Amino acid sequence: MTSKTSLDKSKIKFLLLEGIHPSALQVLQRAGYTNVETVSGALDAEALQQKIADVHFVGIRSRTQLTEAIFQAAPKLVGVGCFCIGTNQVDLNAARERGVVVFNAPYSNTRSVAELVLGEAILLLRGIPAKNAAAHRGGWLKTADNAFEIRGKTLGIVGYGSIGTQLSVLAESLGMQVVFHDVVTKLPLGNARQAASLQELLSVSDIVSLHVPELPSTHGMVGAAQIAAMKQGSILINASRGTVVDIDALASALTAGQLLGAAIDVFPVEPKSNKDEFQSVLRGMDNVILTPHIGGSTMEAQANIGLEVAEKLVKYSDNGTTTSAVNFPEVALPEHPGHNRILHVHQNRPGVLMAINQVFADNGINVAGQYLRTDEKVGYVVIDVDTQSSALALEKLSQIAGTIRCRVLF
Ligand SMILES: NC(=O)C1=CN([C@@H]2O[C@H](COP(=O)(O)OP(=O)(O)OC[C@H]3O[C@@H](n4cnc5c(N)ncnc54)[C@H](O)[C@@H]3O)[C@@H](O)[C@H]2O)C=CC1
Ligand SMILES: O=C(O)C(=O)COP(=O)(O)O
Repeated sequence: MTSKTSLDKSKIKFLLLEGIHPSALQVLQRAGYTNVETVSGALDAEALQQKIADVHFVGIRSRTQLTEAIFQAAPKLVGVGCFCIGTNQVDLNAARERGVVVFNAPYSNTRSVAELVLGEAILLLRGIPAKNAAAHRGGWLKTADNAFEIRGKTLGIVGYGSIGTQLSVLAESLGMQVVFHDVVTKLPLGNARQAASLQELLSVSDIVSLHVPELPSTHGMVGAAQIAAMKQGSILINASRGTVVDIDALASALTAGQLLGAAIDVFPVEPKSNKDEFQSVLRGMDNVILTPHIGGSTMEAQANIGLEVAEKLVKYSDNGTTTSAVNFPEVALPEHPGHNRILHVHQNRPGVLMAINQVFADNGINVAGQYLRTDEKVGYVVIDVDTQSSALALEKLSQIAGTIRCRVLF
């Protein structure tokens, strides 16, 4: 049986960008998806618009911008896999309005970020970046001045989510005291405590580490005033998003000696590829660790992310399951042996569900199973029907006003 929207697995096209770990390819191939193109870097908007025209699933990391214009150029796209945590690079609403489901990997690289931050904190407290840079130039900075142990120091964690909490536990194991600030009241792990405000956290912390998502509310969250509120001789670490910190204000505070050092992994503007020049006012400051957005870039994290996200894409493609989607109603679906499965994505407005059910009543189509979830914008209905009825049902359901996308799985 065929329809205009159903495809043989080998015809479903996956495009994996940004050097996604081969574990993803293995998962896809094992599940029968052999039409997979991999690209080692990110594509600019023009190249992506061309390439995505016949793609059903695209896999990206933090560099690829999936804008409204890209979604417009991708009429066949049904799913996006962000092989990372952040989804700020994707216009999630533009995706949802087109019935494109977006998944990410919320946990797989969290440990990698937490370990990096802790390592950087130790190195900065000892002034290692500057001592190392001097030694490379033939210098010899043997001194205990401004060199400190990490035990007993206070770590201020801004954003007590998956990464912040892991960091909290690791930091306490080294004898640190942990305070955190979050917009949500959170259960403190171990002996950590939630600060009354960001201001309070800044005023008591020897090290401040940022772990908030990129949101309008976190944009410029740490500017001149917040840095001025930090303790004299303290350290700032940012491995969240480059928009969170005012880099010029940070550079001024470092030059003025108010901060002992900083470690910055993410920047307001990052090079598009490893071949482009990295530009920052922080370049040349020996007490600053500059890393090229590699907080989550470990072999372990990348291999796990490849598995995690590819499995979500396979599940969605195979049976319509949207569990843990970041922009879409979540439905966990059983297998559908002996039946064809229709996926109907529609604008969430009164009357659509009634019209859907009317199609089955009017055409004498027996419904073997029906699942529904909605959010404020879209509704997602999954209907299992007899194999011989699915073509007619697909045709009729596609005509219902408010339908965004309708397709059938075999
Ligand atoms: N440098 C790198 O390679 C990586 C960077 N990241 C970045 O780290 C961010 C955090 O990751 P997770 O901990 O997994 O996220 P998460 O979503 O588990 O935790 C974020 C926490 O920040 C809190 N938050 C949100 N807005 C806030 C505000 N205005 N003030 C205070 N707290 C606020 C949330 O309530 C939540 O508890 C990601 O969104 C991503 O941008 C993640 C992985 C790797
Ligand atoms: O997971 C995230 O949000 C990250 O920032 C990691 O991004 P990446 O996959 O290394 O481009």
